Amino acid sequence: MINTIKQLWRPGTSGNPRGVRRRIALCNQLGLFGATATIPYQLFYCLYDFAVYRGVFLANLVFMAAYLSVLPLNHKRWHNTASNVLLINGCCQLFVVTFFIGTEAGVNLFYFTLAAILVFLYEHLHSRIYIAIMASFGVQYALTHFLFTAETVATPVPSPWSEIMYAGSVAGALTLSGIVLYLFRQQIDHAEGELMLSNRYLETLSNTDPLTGLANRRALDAALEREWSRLARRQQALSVIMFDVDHFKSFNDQYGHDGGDRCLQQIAAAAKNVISRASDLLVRYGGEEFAVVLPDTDEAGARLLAQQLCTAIERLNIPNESLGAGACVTISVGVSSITHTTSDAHGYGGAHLLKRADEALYQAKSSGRNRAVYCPYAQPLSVDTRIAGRPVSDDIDSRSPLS
Ligand SMILES: Nc1nc2c(ncn2[C@@H]2O[C@H](COP(=O)(O)OP(=O)(O)OP(=O)(O)O)[C@@H](O)[C@H]2O)c(=O)[nH]1
Repeated sequence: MINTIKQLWRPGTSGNPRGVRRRIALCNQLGLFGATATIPYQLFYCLYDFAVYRGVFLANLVFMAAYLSVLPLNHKRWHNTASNVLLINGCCQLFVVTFFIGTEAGVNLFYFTLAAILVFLYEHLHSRIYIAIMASFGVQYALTHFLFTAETVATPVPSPWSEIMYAGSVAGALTLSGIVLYLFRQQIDHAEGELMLSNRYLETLSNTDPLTGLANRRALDAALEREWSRLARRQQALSVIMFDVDHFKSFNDQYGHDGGDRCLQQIAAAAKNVISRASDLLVRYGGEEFAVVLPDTDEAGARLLAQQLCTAIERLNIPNESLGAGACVTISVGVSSITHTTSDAHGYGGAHLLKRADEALYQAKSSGRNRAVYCPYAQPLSVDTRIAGRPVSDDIDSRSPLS
């Protein structure tokens, strides 16, 4: 039933952008409303005294036809013409009908409301033009009110019919404005919902690495900043891991760029299985380098995860024959942690923690690869001393391949 009714205001809507479609539908709805709202008046004229009200009845027939003409006009895609017909028709009906029956029946009030709504049909309407149109309707309203007094109107509607018509006009005007406001509210809610969804989608897109589906460096920066301020508040631990695929250049040379891409995807998926806490963030830092932010994770926990990452990637058994028969893809890992007890904990920030993990990664690479190295946050930054007193093999519990 509702769908059948909706078909009535469909003419001309198809093939247009959503906003335009809504305006055309509103134009059709107002055309149908204008014609339908005139019917009770026409019935009154016919049933009460057709001979007296013939003039207004015939004039109304013309107005009804004009209202309905917006449907074929919109169907022919003459949307501006349809809107103009509505506006001019409403204007003329205000004058002509008021001339016949006076202001007692409230029709002038009714068309004034209709005019305000009609103006919405004009796209990109300049506020000055809007004010001008509404002011001209205001003038018309005043003119009809004062021009057509009981003595000047052709055939005034007698009491109590004039009061009934007045009540009907007010009710019609209020209902019409209510419906239109409701429809606009619905459209705004709908548009807001869509905007929120597309904003969320764009945000996800801007924080995601397209190759692996992991978060990207932008998300890492935000997470580090967020977790750093949380660390200061909650006085817990924060760790960062960085890892990098070993000899990836030669892997790429051997298996091509596509093979390299597939390898990165496999590594990302395996790392995702290791980094399973919802609060942890695994990101592709760039190229063949990855990073992990581990909130509420101390040194021991981070070391364990680093070890698990090495094992998980090795267990993928992705061959890298460029390094010799039977060789597999491995990673080197750098880890750094901070707890609230660490001295000058708030001196540097999350970026510094990342830097420490990167230095540890550099150390893991330079000391033979396929291993994990821990670098404390509070150590001096000098390359020579940063892992002083911590032989690489002692840093992370290593199995035999991690010498
Ligand atoms: N297939 C593929 N290759 C990439 C991508 N990003 C970076 N690379 C390649 O990764 C390689 C990284 O090489 P290097 O920085 O020399 O590092 P490496 O060969 O892994 O050497 P180590 O890190 O010292 O073990 C380069 O050849 C890059 O072209 C990517 O998205 N896809």
